[in-house]
Amino acid sequence: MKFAVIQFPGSNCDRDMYYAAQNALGEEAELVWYEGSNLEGYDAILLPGGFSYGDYLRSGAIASTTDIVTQLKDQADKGVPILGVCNGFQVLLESGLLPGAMLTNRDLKFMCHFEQLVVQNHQTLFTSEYEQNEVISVPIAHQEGNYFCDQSTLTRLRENNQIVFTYQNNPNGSIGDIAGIINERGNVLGMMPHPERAVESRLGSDDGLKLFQSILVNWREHYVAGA
Ligand SMILES: NC(=O)CC[C@H](N)C(=O)O
Repeated sequence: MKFAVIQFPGSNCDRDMYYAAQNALGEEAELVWYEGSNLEGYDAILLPGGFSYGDYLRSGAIASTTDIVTQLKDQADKGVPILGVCNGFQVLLESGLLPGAMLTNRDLKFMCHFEQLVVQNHQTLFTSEYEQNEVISVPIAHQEGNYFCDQSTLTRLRENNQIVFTYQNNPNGSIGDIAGIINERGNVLGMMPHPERAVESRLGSDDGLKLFQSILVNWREHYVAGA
């Protein structure tokens, strides 16, 4: 399996994401600079955390206007698995690949600590290795992590089972305690917590590894089996 890890100016979790795929999961990963690159031929695409374009305008806003995100939309339409973590999630929201928006944290402070998450939907290609309602420990590190959407969108997210992770103790004011959502097709996941920073117990938790393992298991089932 070959992962693309997209790098924007200001990304700072690209190496963590690369390590998670290449070293912790043991699959092939490539760092893909946002300019002059082609996203064809990758089996999954990872949008890492960080401060793309310095978070100017809004976190993820400027990155969402780049050509690589136009290509990302094409790959999403083809059903390629796409994971956006923290700044990556913000890019997915700003690009319209996921519904809703990020507001500044309720307490107006950057927060960086482990949070307990509840796996609300273990029937996705990103969460099939987890148990339903499993509680996992994954770090957060953000200023604009307060997920917001209007009531009709929230209703739709709930009805479609698109809420994948919630916070057990909501740290930032996110509506519905939402920590991660998936698109209706089920191939684009955005989440504020950092699973790539929890792939080995020496990091404080290895609960994030099962997310990458889920992507691999589903790729093997749906792509290799169908070859
Ligand atoms: N760790 C991150 O990706 C941070 C995202 C964004 N810069 C924020 O502070 O909200």
